[in-house]
Amino acid sequence: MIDFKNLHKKFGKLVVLNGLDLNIKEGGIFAILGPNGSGKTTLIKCLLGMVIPNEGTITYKNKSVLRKWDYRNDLNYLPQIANFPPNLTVLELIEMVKNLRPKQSNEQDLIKLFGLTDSLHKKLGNLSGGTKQKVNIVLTFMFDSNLIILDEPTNGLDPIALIHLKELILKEKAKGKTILITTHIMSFVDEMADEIVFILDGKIYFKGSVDALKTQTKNDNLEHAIANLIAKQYA
Ligand SMILES: Nc1ncnc2c1ncn2[C@@H]1O[C@H](COP(=O)(O)OP(=O)(O)OP(=O)(O)O)[C@@H](O)[C@H]1O
Repeated sequence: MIDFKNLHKKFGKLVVLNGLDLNIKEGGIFAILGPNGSGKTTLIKCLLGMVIPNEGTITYKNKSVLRKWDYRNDLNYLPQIANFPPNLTVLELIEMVKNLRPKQSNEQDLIKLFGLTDSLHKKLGNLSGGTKQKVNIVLTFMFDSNLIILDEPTNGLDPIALIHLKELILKEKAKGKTILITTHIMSFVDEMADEIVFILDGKIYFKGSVDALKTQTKNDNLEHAIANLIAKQYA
């Protein structure tokens, strides 16, 4: 479904992606992991067309995405840091996004699910971090798309919201959607991911199931299995 080939991205002298190859098949939950600054967000932004790679190709459903925009109608994206206009209310933002996207939206159930009814008329600049993240989630899931990209979706969420988020993701997976998630929360990965994609030194260092990683590293604890993977590389 998504194919990255020989992807290179530098920011000045900093090499972030260095000939990265990755194929993501349709359907399931893929956790994009790697140390801070390893290029997870950069990879996602290349797929979104928000960062242009120096070299390499990216195809989505067998069509190149580079400098094309149509494919974006088929995806929902939750950014790591949502820079919402502080003077708009939650409702005004939802209405604005609905006006911008020519797609059927289903925000009412999500607003209820995340307990946002009482916050609809509050200005975004006055919301707590966790409440902003709930708004971010509503904006992401209110459209029906085949590809869902979540950059650190659990940021600031309380346990109840986290349970709702997990249920939401699993519901989308059950519909056959493809879900890419970056996170540093290993318990979340252990519980949710069908496959781990681990980025190190600008390349894919490991791709496989959570169980395969645990077997390969001979470690049943995912946090330790990942640490073991990195330690081996730098040994
Ligand atoms: N627009 C940019 N200009 C310059 N450097 C950038 C830019 N975007 C990212 N970088 C750098 O590229 C590297 C990779 O950043 P990226 O955000 O992709 O990492 P990440 O794996 O998502 O990190 P984290 O786990 O901390 O979120 C970092 O060193 C970052 O500072």
